[in-house]
Amino acid sequence: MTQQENTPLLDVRSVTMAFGGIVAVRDLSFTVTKGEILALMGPNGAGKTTTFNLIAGALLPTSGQIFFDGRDITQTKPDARCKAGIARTFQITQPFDELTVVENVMVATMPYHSSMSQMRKDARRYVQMVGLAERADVMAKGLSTGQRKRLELARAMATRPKLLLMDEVTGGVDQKSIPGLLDLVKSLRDEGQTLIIIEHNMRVINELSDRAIFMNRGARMVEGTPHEVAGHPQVVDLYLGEGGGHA
Ligand SMILES: Nc1ncnc2c1ncn2[C@@H]1O[C@H](COP(=O)(O)OP(=O)(O)OP(=O)(O)O)[C@@H](O)[C@H]1O
Repeated sequence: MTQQENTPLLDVRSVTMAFGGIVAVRDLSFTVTKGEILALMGPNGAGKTTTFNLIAGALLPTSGQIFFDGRDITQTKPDARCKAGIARTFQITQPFDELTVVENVMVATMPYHSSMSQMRKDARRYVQMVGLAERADVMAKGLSTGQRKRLELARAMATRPKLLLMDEVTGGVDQKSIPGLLDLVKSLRDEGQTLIIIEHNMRVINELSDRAIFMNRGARMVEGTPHEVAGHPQVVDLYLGEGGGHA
């Protein structure tokens, strides 16, 4: 392997994020290599969303460093991180409700094209990819939760990210839409997309991820294959303690 192949795409080094007295992320270190799918797991308040905010640049860490593609991005602004190749989806989707599905995706394709027609053509390709072709010209506010999740994925993908952060892609989605969303993420994986997913659903984690990190109280508690993590006594204890509802 060359030096470049050895370099992780993302390298989070001893990152801590404190909000006053609350330490949301505590001395967290992990790496993600190109093409890998990492799942972040953990009970409510474990620090998963804060970790996404730190990677995407919505928050600057109290201490520690974050490297992306070999560059120190610890102090880099969110839009520059997006340009560098980091995109994210949110647990609660945030499309522009008064724009159509295609127009929402066009916003993300803007940096790549000089004409509206090119933007529209490119956006339609992503809309089709996520299975929303029939809803392409509908206002975003008319979409179901599952369709909004698909739109959000299309918008994130259209920025052509090197790293895609996906917050609970199946969360709040009706049961019958879940297989389609999983297939979509699997097709991204098959194309070599590097992903970090926040997920509670163990079935989804097993099907999608190569590796999982279980966080608790801001720190990494267990790391391993999804199978190893799910079977770890501390993880079993915590989930059973929560009523086992997420497993
Ligand atoms: N802006 C903030 N100000 C103060 N405290 C915060 C802030 N953001 C997060 N926290 C706290 O940090 C801790 C970690 O929260 P975080 O949202 O990262 O957890 P999570 O693992 O994503 O939880 P969930 O599964 O419920 O989304 C929680 O105690 C939360 O209340």
